[in-house]
Amino acid sequence: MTADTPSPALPPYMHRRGLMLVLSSPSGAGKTTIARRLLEQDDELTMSVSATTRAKRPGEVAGVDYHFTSLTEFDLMVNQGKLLEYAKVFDNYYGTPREPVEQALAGGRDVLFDIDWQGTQQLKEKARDDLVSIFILPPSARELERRLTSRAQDSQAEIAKRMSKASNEMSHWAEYDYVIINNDVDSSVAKAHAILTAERLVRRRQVGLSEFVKGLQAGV
Ligand SMILES: Nc1ncnc2c1ncn2[C@@H]1O[C@H](COP(=O)(O)OP(=O)(O)OP(=O)(O)O)[C@@H](O)[C@H]1O
Ligand SMILES: Nc1nc2c(ncn2[C@@H]2O[C@H](COP(=O)(O)O)[C@@H](O)[C@H]2O)c(=O)[nH]1
Repeated sequence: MTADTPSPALPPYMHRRGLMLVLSSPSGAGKTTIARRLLEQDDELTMSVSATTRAKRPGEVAGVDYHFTSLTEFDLMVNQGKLLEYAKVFDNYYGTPREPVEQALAGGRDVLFDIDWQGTQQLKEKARDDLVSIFILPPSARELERRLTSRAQDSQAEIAKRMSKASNEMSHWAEYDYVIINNDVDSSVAKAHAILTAERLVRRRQVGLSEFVKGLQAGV
């Protein structure tokens, strides 16, 4: 085949099983920043938009950053089984709506989650084979506090609360498949994307490989 001959398309029975890519970290380490950049770079990745009872921050958009709900609405979602996982984090409830995730995965798309360790444990129990988890660490405690402060979206009391919970959150780092120390954003995004690329190539995620190889063997 010459350089300008197009490669033959793969057979239609070959497709990829979607995966669930989870980012967790202490608040302020950089999950949202990394998630946004990954979504910009990768068309096959869809963000799971969580429901939360927390108040909207300045600049946040309902339905994009979160589905902002009352406690009553959140309880209803829980009771109707509409959440794949949920947890209380910093005195508010957060949860993952089930339907959009199931639809995306069924369509062969990958889903990105920005959730805490409690949610990750619940997803792991339900779908271990489809889950890839990354824990993001800040380069130092001082830098974590600086990031929370410079984000300028939470009160001093809220920042103090998040700093006081950071140690407990970080104690779960070893439950994750991968760890990235988020010093430089570009480098962290590149690392997260490399993980995603490699995990997509895991054998069990490539449906139809056996038939494909049989076809190759028959043709040689
Ligand atoms: N590598 C980095 N270097 C410097 N600043 C960063 C880096 N990564 C993120 N930031 C900044 O740190 C602040 C917190 O980041 P971000 O909101 O992404 O954290 P988060 O982990 O999603 O927090 P939360 O759990 O509270 O949602 C933001 O102002 C962001 O721009
Ligand atoms: N278990 C879940 N945790 C979630 C979900 N959505 C967000 N989060 C986590 O909450 C904290 C605080 O978020 P913030 O936006 O108020 O700063 C952070 O650790 C998120 O990862 C969810 O659906 N389930």
